[in-house]
Amino acid sequence: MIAFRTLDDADLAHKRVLVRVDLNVPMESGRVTDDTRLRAILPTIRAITDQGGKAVLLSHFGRPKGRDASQSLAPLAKALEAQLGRKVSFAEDCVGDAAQNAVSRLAAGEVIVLENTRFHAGEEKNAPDFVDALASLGDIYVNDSFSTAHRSHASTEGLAHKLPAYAGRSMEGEIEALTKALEAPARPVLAVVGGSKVSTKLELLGNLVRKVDVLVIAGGMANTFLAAQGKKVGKSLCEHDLADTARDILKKAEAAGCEIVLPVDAVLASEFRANAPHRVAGVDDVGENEMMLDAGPQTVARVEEKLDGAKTVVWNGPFGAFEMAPFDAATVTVARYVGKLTREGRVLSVAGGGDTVAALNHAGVAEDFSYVSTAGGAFLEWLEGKALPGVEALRR
Ligand SMILES: Nc1ncnc2c1ncn2[C@@H]1O[C@H](COP(=O)(O)OP(=O)(O)O)[C@@H](O)[C@H]1O
Ligand SMILES: O=C(OP(=O)(O)O)[C@H](O)COP(=O)(O)O
Repeated sequence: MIAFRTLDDADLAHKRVLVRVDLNVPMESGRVTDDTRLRAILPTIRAITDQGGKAVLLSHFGRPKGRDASQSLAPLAKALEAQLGRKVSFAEDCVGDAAQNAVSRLAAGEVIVLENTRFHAGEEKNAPDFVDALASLGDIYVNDSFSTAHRSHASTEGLAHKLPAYAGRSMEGEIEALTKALEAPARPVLAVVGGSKVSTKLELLGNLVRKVDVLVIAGGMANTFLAAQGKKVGKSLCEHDLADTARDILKKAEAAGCEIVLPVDAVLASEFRANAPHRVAGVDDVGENEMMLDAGPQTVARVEEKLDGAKTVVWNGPFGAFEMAPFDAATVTVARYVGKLTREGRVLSVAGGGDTVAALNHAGVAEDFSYVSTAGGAFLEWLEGKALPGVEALRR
């Protein structure tokens, strides 16, 4: 039983409902390339507008340092309008006069997106004055963003202590589905952790190795481990400062009996662009100017062999820069393999993360997975057994 209030407990009519959503979706040249997170929040927005509430949507986008027009939520308000099939207005700030005026003009049943919360330093600091400024725009608070529940920010955590707080439909659904799928997973459990958010996801691997039997470290994440083992990684995405943390994780894995699988080969290029000239080489043979932009075929074969022995597969973070051909090959091949194992009833598979879901859709296999979560980092922290601040703050 989930111990928090949901929309079913809220009186929404004529209320200004501050809703934390996750509009941090994959985009290219101003266009949304994967709309999974937009579709996920439609039931909550409709529940509010159907009951005559005013939906005031809060979200971050990217990791801006201050106001940055390239990380505006304005295009997302348009994209959401198309999904929702009704007008979605936009305010050029999430606090202050621009926000106050725009919210005060809203009629019952209307929807507005406020500008990127991370344009203000108070968001990530969870600063009390910024929380108060946001809270003044709403009568009640709904958190419908499981994918940011691991962040203790003003819009994800602080507001829940200021206003009557409720879980949105997507938040409820995510926790229920993940609990059902992974509360008592069939073993062996294999986790794949890849992608590019190395600094924010690396540390949690130390706990994850106690929960899973095999950990495949992939994508940009793997490069930090390879460098920590003394390999030359050239210009690859790598957090050299985290070498000690990476070595510590390898030790913890050994102590916990968790098998670590690292890449043995990679697709290398000197330019970060689609169809850049590339070559396949072992991870000991990376040139000074080269980047590992995808896992190589030997690594993929090794991962498939490990997948054959697994009963449960959890996955966050692609194997390579999958947005650019041909560096999508490993991610697509492994995604299709997990999809096939799932269809055949050989594994239960759960994948999550903004870009991971985009990658599964790109591979055409999202439907084949047992469950696809909107969340990446939050999903991994949940799996690690950590209390998520955004969820904890909602508890009755
Ligand atoms: N070897 C690599 N070099 C550079 N970028 C990579 C590499 N592998 C994966 N990526 C990038 O990682 C990003 C996704 O990582 P992340 O944000 O952690 O995943 P998610 O959004 O699913 O949680 C993608 O944009 C992809 O291009
Ligand atoms: O995209 C997100 O997470 P994900 O990359 O783990 O899927 C969330 O919007 C959180 O973003 P953040 O990691 O910048 O706090």
